[in-house]
Amino acid sequence: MNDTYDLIVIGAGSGGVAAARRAAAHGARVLIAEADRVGGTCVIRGCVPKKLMMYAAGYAQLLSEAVGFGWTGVSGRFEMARWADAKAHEIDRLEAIYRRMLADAGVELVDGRARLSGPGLVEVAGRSLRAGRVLIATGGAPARDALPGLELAMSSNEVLNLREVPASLLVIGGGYIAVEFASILAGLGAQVTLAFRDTLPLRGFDPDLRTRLAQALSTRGLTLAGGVALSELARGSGGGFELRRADASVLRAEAVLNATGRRPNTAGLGLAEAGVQLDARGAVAVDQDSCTTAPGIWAVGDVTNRVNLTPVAIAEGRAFADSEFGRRRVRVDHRTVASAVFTEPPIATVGLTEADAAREGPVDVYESDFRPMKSAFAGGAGRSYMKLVVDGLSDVVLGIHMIGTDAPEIVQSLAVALTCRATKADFDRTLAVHPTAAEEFVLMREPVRRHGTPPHGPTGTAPT
Ligand SMILES: Cc1cc2nc3c(=O)[nH]c(=O)nc-3n(C[C@H](O)[C@H](O)[C@H](O)COP(=O)(O)OP(=O)(O)OC[C@H]3O[C@@H](n4cnc5c(N)ncnc54)[C@H](O)[C@@H]3O)c2cc1C
Ligand SMILES: NC(=O)c1ccc[n+]([C@@H]2O[C@H](COP(=O)([O-])OP(=O)(O)OC[C@H]3O[C@@H](n4cnc5c(N)ncnc54)[C@H](O)[C@@H]3O)[C@@H](O)[C@H]2O)c1
Repeated sequence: MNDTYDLIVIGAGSGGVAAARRAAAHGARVLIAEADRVGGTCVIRGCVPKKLMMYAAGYAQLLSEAVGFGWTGVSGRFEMARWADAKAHEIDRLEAIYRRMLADAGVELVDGRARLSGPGLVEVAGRSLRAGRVLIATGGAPARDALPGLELAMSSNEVLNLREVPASLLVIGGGYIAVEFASILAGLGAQVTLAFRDTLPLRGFDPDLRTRLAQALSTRGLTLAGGVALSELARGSGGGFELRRADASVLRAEAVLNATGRRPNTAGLGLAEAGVQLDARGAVAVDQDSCTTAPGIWAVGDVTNRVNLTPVAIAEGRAFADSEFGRRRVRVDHRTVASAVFTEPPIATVGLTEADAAREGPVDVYESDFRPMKSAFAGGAGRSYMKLVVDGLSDVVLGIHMIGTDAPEIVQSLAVALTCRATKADFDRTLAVHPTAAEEFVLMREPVRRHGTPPHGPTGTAPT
């Protein structure tokens, strides 16, 4: 067997698979090594099973709303083991598709843990391979070192394999994974406590979204235990777990989820010996073209800890492959990446927050806060909130933020407008689709706030 390749990719997750297929499409001879299941975090233990669990949880609200719409006899009991079996079947199906896509692209797949053994040299499954280029796409894994005792807790990996809903769940952390699973497990019937250090969950998101999410989760019956540093997790004397906090308070639950962040998978890869340096946070250090500090070695996705999202890993993988094998230099713009948080209600956002935009120059802010027709009719408390952050000088829309039903779907579409540098005037001359929630984004007439003053002074009204 000829063990020399144009490209060896280590890790068959979102970034690695995208890079391997694109490089092969450009005619490269490509091998990809995977230590676990093909598809990586997103498909096997991340976005996909999480979203399937979110859909399951969403039926609780739909069933209760149905009553408000005149349905009778609507009831049910969630059997998590049935969901778990169906989810396992779906993940098997998706993994098989990923394997087939690699084979169809002509990429050789090796099941095994790979390591670098010298410049352009990779060892995997007892083979010593040589490559013109090596791509590290090994992703990340749950961090367990934020406080003592976290090794006792489940991570997102184990939560996604639960076969029963715990009666009570303590979620440690206030980021994406913490709020999503807190929201989902509460929807499935668990009594959820969310313990985090900051005063609000989701640091980095627009404060108007963070406040409304906290309110909505509290209204749904979750306990938000924020604003206190966390000291230690321990087993409770009568079973379950105890989370001790810096103010000497103790939070208790039957089950506990550690959602205190993720760490890049860099151990055992032979990186130091190969001259690949890590940054201060333990991620593979790369430049804008995903080049590491070692010639001939690139890295993409979560292992580089830039923006840890699937579409970003895919874009970085394809940009690398196009640049190195397609003779077309492509770079990923990490500044305006859209993202969603799949809570109930969900959040979605693209572009600058109001505060970040205001630091750069004059800004007009438009808002809409309303009870959506569906939830209002059914007697629900749900509200939707939308915000446009607009450049006070050029009228270009800089940020789009929403919390409310369908926010991820709505903001995905509007992200195209933001990418095209649409102005507020473009939004204003777009006719509404009625009746929808999304139409509010083209019906905001007057700014609710202005930051800074444009050179000619405030105009008073928004362009029509
Ligand atoms: C619970 C959860 C929910 C998420 N939800 C979303 C979401 O809704 N939307 C979103 O955009 N992002 C989401 N993410 C983030 C997303 O999953 C990651 O950003 C994405 O998977 C990163 O892709 P990657 O290719 O960098 O790494 P990964 O997908 O993690 O792939 C890395 C692969 O490398 C393999 N590997 C590691 N070391 C070796 C080795 N030495 N040899 C061979 N193989 C190796 C691993 O087994 C793995 O398969 C979520 C993450 C989690 C944990
Ligand atoms: N919907 C999505 O797109 C989605 C969903 C899940 C994950 N992700 C990606 O995965 C990444 C990882 O998610 P995550 O939630 O694990 O990480 P995160 O960085 O978003 O959140 C980690 C949380 O843990 C807290 N924390 C850390 N150390 C702590 C300590 N000592 N005491 C108390 N709290 C502590 C942080 O304050 C933060 O709230 C995300 O940043 C995101 O990029 C995306």
